[in-house]
Amino acid sequence: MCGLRDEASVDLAVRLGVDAVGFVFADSVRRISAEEAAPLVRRVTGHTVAVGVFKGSPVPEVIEIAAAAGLGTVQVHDLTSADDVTRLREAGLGVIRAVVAGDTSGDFGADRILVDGATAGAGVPWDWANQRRPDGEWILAGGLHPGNVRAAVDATGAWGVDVSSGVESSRGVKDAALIEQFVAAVRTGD
Ligand SMILES: O=C(O)c1ccccc1NCC(=O)[C@H](O)[C@H](O)COP(=O)(O)O
Repeated sequence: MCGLRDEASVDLAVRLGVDAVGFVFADSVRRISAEEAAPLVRRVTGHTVAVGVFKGSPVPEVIEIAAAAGLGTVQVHDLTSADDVTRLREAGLGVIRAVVAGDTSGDFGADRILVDGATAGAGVPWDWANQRRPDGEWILAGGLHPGNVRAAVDATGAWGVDVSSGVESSRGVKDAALIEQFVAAVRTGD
């Protein structure tokens, strides 16, 4: 679950046992600073992992912000090489490589690959059923919401899902009821 910026949403996601919550450090309506993220990251406990989300930051800046916010995992939308992944790993970070649907360049050795729509965080789905998808365990993102997530998983066989816009009442504002509905929809049929 991506783009969290308030305590109540973080606490709810943790209580519901979502696998990961994302804090956006890229240019976005959801952007927060490392200083704002740090106390939220400290609320992430148990099974849930806190993830820093980056686009447009050079690798040293990703490492610096992750350290300042207390993050152990990063999701990066513009990694250009396996060498970038190695540098992040050497800094002790778990790495999710985010790619746009149709990109066949692979995971660059990252821990996971996330396949997103053309514009991250825009709430626009891609052609899940017909577009080429990665092998192995991958994460589906882009335009998911409580009403389509189960069908999307069934159509693609995705290992995991990520959502931002689909659990918001208005752009950048998370909605508790939608978060609960999304998690329930994902778990239906598990
Ligand atoms: O959420 C953003 O605004 C964002 C901006 C720049 C880079 C990444 C961003 N979000 C990354 C995510 O993982 C989103 O959850 C993913 O793109 C899906 O978003 P949505 O289609 O809104 O569910």
